[in-house]
Amino acid sequence: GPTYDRVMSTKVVKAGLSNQGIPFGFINDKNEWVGFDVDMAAEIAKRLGCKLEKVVVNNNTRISFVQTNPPKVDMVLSNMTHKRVRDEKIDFSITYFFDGQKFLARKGTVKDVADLANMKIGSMQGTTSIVNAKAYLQELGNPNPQVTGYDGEVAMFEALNSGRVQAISTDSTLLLGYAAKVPGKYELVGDFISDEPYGIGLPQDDSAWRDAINFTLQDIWKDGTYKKIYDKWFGPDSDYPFPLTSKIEMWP
Ligand SMILES: NC(=O)CC[C@H](N)C(=O)O
Repeated sequence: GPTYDRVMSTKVVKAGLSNQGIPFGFINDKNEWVGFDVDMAAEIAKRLGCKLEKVVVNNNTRISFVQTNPPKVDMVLSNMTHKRVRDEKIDFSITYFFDGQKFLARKGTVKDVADLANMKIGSMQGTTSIVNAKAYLQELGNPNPQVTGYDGEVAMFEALNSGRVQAISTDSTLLLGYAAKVPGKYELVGDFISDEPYGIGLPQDDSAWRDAINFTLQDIWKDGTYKKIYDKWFGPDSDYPFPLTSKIEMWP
């Protein structure tokens, strides 16, 4: 298809990446754009023999940037869950990361998960978190839960920090990434409320391109590179105190 042909002839691959998803794509203290998704994108580009061009996407643009004709980016790695509704608009690679959603609150403020039902909750527009959090709080017994959808991770975390909401919900890794900025202040509450398998977003109907990405992901997995990148961001020596949330054994 056209994306495969263009990437292979120009030797440039454009990747849509988040700049506020800690630790997937974010700006670190040294003002560098880093993260698990950034490393994965760089590794894929290298193996395709291409130069990587990084483009910022947010939760509201990450799908449209691969949907336009021609696409603004050739692949999107932005902690994006592979959902059927999204797959109607774009294609996805095989799953390259597994997470699930939880709630994050100030330490000691949620004694019982049921307390969440009547709290002000923050989530994000353009993500699965807004839908999942509402559904979960309804299950807990509040037919009209107060869930606000913020513009992105920074705005959502700021709402929690300033006390405008009492808890926030999204993928557990993102919650822990932000919580790590203020050690000891916040904690995850309750169990996973959803499954969030991440896929790389790709332009629709370009099977040569999708195959190239899928086989490259398998190669990255098979030779141990995936484990190295994974450990750098999520392992015991990383800057983030992650419990193993990702089902790293997902591929044989
Ligand atoms: N920032 C996010 O999008 C996290 C939520 C979830 N992974 C999603 O794709 O919607």
